[in-house]
Amino acid sequence: MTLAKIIYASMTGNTEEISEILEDQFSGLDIEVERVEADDADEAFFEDADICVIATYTYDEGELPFDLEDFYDDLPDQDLSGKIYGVVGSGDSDLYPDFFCDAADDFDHVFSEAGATQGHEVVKIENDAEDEDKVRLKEFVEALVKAQ
Ligand SMILES: Cc1cc2nc3c(=O)[nH]c(=O)nc-3n(C[C@H](O)[C@H](O)[C@H](O)COP(=O)(O)O)c2cc1C
Repeated sequence: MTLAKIIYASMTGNTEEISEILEDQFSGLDIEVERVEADDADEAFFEDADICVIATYTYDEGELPFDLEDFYDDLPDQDLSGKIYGVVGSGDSDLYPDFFCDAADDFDHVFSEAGATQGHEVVKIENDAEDEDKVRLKEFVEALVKAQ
């Protein structure tokens, strides 16, 4: 059975909610799914996953969340070949137009360095997910499942 694993970082709850939506959508497609907060993910977390997902906000003008920094640093040294990955970002393009969802783009780059295959382009969400974002997230999840 396909296993999707999701790591999320969230300070004020937007990205946590996005990760819950993703979890529900994978489950709705009968995909086994495991979702953990960044602090609970060790560097081997994705080892047994078929689909790897990071959901992250961006902080401090383009910076990664503090609790994802170690995972990010370790990711290029991992061998994720044969796995499908996708990244979802939450950010604020009004306040941070030059750094919108930069942390999500950063993860997109290191996933490919680890040899994983992108199942869908990065999905960027303005703060919390609205109904139209849920549609985009559904397309994202379906593409990741199909890409296997
Ligand atoms: C101090 C601060 C810095 C931020 N910097 C950025 C940024 O550089 N780029 C961006 O897209 N969003 C930035 N944001 C917006 C957050 O990423 C956005 O509100 C996000 O939804 C927060 O996610 P969370 O609720 O999961 O913590 C910043 C927010 C704060 C409070």
